[in-house]
Amino acid sequence: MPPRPSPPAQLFPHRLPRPLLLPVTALKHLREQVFLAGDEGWTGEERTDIGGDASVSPTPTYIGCRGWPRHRVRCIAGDADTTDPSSGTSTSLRDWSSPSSENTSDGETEADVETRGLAFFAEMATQAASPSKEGRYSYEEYKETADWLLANTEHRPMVAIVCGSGLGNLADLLKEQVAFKYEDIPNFPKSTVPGHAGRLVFGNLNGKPCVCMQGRFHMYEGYPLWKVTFPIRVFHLIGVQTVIVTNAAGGLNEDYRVGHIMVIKDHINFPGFAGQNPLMGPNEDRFGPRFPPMSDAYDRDLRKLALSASRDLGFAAELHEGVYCGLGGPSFETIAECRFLNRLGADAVGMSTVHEVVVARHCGLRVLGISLITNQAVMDYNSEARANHEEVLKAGRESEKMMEKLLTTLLPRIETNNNVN
Ligand SMILES: O=P(O)(O)O[C@H]1O[C@H](CO)[C@@H](O)[C@H]1O
Ligand SMILES: Nc1nc2[nH]cnc2c(=O)[nH]1
Repeated sequence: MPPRPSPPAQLFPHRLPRPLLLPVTALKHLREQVFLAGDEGWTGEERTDIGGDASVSPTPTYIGCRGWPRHRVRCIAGDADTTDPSSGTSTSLRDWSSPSSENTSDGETEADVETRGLAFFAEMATQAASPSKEGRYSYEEYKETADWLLANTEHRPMVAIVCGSGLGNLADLLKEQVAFKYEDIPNFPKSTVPGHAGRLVFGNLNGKPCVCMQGRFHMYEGYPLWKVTFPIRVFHLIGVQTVIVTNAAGGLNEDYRVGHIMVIKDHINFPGFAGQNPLMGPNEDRFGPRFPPMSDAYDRDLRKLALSASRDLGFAAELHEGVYCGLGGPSFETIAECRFLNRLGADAVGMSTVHEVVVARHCGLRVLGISLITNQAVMDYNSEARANHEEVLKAGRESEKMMEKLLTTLLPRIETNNNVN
């Protein structure tokens, strides 16, 4: 086993108080080049299936794997592993990884590989320098983003609207717009899903100061839930009181048709059953309590308001109140799963919303959830129907006007946090 030189020390100028988690996006540069060391030392095993989170230690010097589950990669402190020659000086990723990485793909030169490798390490070092603890955002980071937004716009939104798949144009309803790309906002994750533009739009909707997330984050994008829900706490810090979460969902209830609207009465947080809750980890008391109740997740007054606004608009026939089931995605459900969820009491199914709602309730925001039924869940083994994202986006566009009317009618009726018309 040839010794591996360490990446250059100057790329890791910061020392961390303790290990932290890195998002898998930090590893994307190395997808084909990462070679992992096992407990026995460097194995030269090539890994292309890296997903989930990686963690970086206080003094990361190389990537290794110590019997972690297949989807995890760990950066180990140089002095934590005897096989690491931590005094090495080479900066070449090829040298640094393993002899079998000599064959670079796609005509990449050694310099290209090295550049990508160094970009990866630089990204790691940047993240290592952040004040985040254990891979979560620190309170200061939420605050930094909130302060940045408040400094860059004079808007002071009372209501935040999260636009679901195919519903991004709802943001166009806002007047006197000030918009920011997610990539320009400190600490904000990036949108990766078609139909989720990745812009935060401030403005007034029918006189009500609002902020719209034109694109949300999902678990299936590889984001940990504390990242998926980052904007919600930022909304809280900039003074938002009410969050309207919209989504595209598959209809499980046999009465639901494409284009129908479901005001969310309650949810089933399926990933939560398996320990995937955005509030896992140390509680930040400045946001909310360790054990927040969820029996009042969807505000009763706001639901009434949405139902009465829909009736006033003549949408009663297309309107339901029901239970949303949030799954991890990205695969759509099997027939057996749809039947199972339906029997469990779910009326619609999607891959979002529940995490945002848990975090919003934790910090005391009031929540209104609105699902647009974009497809009917396949429940029949004789059906030829296949759920797909294009159909979801199309249904969103087709029902855009209806959703716009509903929000335009609804918004002015929401008064303050404790006072609904
Ligand atoms: O929940 P939103 O973001 O509206 O999108 C829904 O539509 C996408 C699948 O087509 C998934 O992302 C699902 O969650
Ligand atoms: N999980 C899931 N998400 C969706 N988003 C839109 N339609 C669906 C669906 O049928 N299932």
